[in-house]
Amino acid sequence: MTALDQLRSAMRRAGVDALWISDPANVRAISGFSSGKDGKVLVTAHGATLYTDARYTVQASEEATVPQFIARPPETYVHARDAAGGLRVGFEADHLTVALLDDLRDHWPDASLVPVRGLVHGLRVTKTARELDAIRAAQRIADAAFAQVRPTIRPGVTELDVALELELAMRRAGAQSAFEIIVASGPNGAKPHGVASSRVIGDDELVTVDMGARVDGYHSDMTRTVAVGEPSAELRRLYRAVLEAEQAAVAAVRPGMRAADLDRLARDLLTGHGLGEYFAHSLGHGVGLDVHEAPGLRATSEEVLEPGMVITIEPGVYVPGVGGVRIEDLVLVTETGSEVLSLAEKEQL
Ligand SMILES: CSCC[C@H](N)C(=O)N1CCC[C@H]1C(=O)N[C@@H](C)C(=O)O
Repeated sequence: MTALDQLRSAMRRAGVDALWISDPANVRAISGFSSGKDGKVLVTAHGATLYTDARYTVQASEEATVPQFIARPPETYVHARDAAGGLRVGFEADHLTVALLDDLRDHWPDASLVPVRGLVHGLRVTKTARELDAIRAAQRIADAAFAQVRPTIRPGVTELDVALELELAMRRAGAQSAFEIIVASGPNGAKPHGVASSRVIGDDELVTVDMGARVDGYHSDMTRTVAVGEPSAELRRLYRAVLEAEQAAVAAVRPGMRAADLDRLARDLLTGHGLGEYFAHSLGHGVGLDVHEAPGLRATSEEVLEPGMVITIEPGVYVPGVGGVRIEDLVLVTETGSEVLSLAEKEQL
């Protein structure tokens, strides 16, 4: 069954006759068009059209697997009215802005617009062989960049120096950076999303590096915390506790496992070390066309792991004024358990 066939089944279950796709990663997933932020797709029971503008005429004709209509709004909406008129048309409630919904209402007065969630995301949650190849390639590039740059992480260099070298290494290898690289040294380690700053890395510190590559639109995501000099006994205690939680959660990954239980396992271990209150985010998330996608590995998640999902396992502790530790692996859920895709070395402290 093609992705479009699967989507149409999901549309029927959701009670809509057509779907207006505006989330860039979903546009790409359904049409193949790689500049999803400048595209929309209308899917009906018998057709699908990619809408984009004249900057992309050639690119869209090369990439898209569905017919294209090249125009800008409002011409786009006028064209789509022929297919959408009189139908129950789903729109992506977690993406379409209120202003753009108003535009659709104005141009399709006889369509009934229905908010839907997760229809395309549901198709993206397990990866095809082709998608896995791209994610593996992205992770290989990130692993190699980390191995190349790790020796340069030492006192006197700035966080930005490290981030720049990592980005350069990934670009040279043919990938892009998956997101703004996090290099958080010393007390900055207490900021889970602390992007690289001009702070100079000092002696006896921990440095958290969270990085990923993007290949053919697919992301990787990995974190290593490294020691510079001889970090204090307390910092090493934090490190060992996070490593224990990370390794235990990775070892527990298998199909049928509830995402919420995996989060609980890591959280309970950290709580046992008196560090539960410092674990300030979820255990992990799915990775694919978006860095953060389903399944969410958090306490409130209803999701259950399935073969073909690619997830992160990334416990961390963040102690204000002291610093922090995060260790993250990229993990494929297999038929029998899991395969760790991120192979960059971890410190033993
Ligand atoms: C800017 S993309 C960040 C990538 C990173 N590996 C990551 O996913 N992080 C860093 C710390 C927490 C975690 C995150 O953002 N988790 C989200 C899903 C959450 O809401 O917990």
